[in-house]
Amino acid sequence: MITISGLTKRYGDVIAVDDVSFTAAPGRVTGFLGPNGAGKSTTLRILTGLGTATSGSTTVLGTRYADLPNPGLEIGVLLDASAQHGGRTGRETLVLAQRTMGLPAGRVDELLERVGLTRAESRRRVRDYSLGMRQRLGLATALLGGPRVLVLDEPANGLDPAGIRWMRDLLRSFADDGGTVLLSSHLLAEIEMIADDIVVIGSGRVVARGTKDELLAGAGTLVRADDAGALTAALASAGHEVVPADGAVLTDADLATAGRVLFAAGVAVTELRAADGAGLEKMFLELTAATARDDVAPATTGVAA
Ligand SMILES: Nc1ncnc2c1ncn2[C@@H]1O[C@H](COP(=O)(O)OP(=O)(O)OP(=O)(O)O)[C@@H](O)[C@H]1O
Repeated sequence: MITISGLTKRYGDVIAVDDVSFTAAPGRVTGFLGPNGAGKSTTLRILTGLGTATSGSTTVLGTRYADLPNPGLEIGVLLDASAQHGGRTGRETLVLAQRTMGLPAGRVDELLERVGLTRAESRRRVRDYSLGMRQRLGLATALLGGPRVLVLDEPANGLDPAGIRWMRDLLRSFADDGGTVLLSSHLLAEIEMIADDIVVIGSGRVVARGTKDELLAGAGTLVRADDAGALTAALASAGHEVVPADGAVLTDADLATAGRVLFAAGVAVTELRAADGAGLEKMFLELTAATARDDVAPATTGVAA
């Protein structure tokens, strides 16, 4: 279990993280989704003891990271795969981590196999690794201590589609064994593929959170009418979010609500259907772009994990 409570981080006048609260539950893969600069890395760095909060708190398995006696045994962390020492081989990297954690020898080969690095690859220097290989090595290091919690910042970066599928399967089995996974990404498609629960952050604030199914279902409704102005006005005045989409509009109202609102407003509708995955993508982009402009209030949909 990971808990983030009222977390705020300021850098001078910049509020990188603004009163962020959510939990990542055991047995679930929680995706932390937001555009560049949204505050994901800052949150994960504070969670893993690499930064300090201005206010609020974070815990791993109920304990502050700084108070964990041997953190690598509780929480596996991969924040920046390219930060690994280039002069060491992959194997040396793992052996060093194993010694630092005081683990018995023998786990290294097991982990290399688990992340799909061959013996020959493990003997090459990390500076000669592709980004995808570095991600695999970083994941091996994170898993070495047998932690029950994994925190990964953009772990799919550099992985090809087969690599992303491989990682999804690895994280799935980790969570199915009761582990907690929190991973960040700025790509909705990636999060959609891997996560059970999703927390969306924009401009330092949580703008949506819930299970993936809820958020997909909550992707809303696509509506088209000859009088697009009347359509938009009717939905907006009923308190619904309205986003233009190729001549139609996407709204966060569900199908029945949108139909009722538009019927009551006397708007002749020419198309009314549940928004598909592309709609969610569009809504994510609009939502985060709008948040970046600071002209919308943060909204919470779905349930807290
Ligand atoms: N050390 C720092 N000093 C000043 N501002 C910072 C610092 N670190 C981060 N920021 C700012 O805080 C905000 C959040 O940055 P953060 O790296 O957490 O975002 P992110 O969601 O991880 O983005 P990305 O997807 O690009 O990694 C940004 O506006 C960033 O410029």
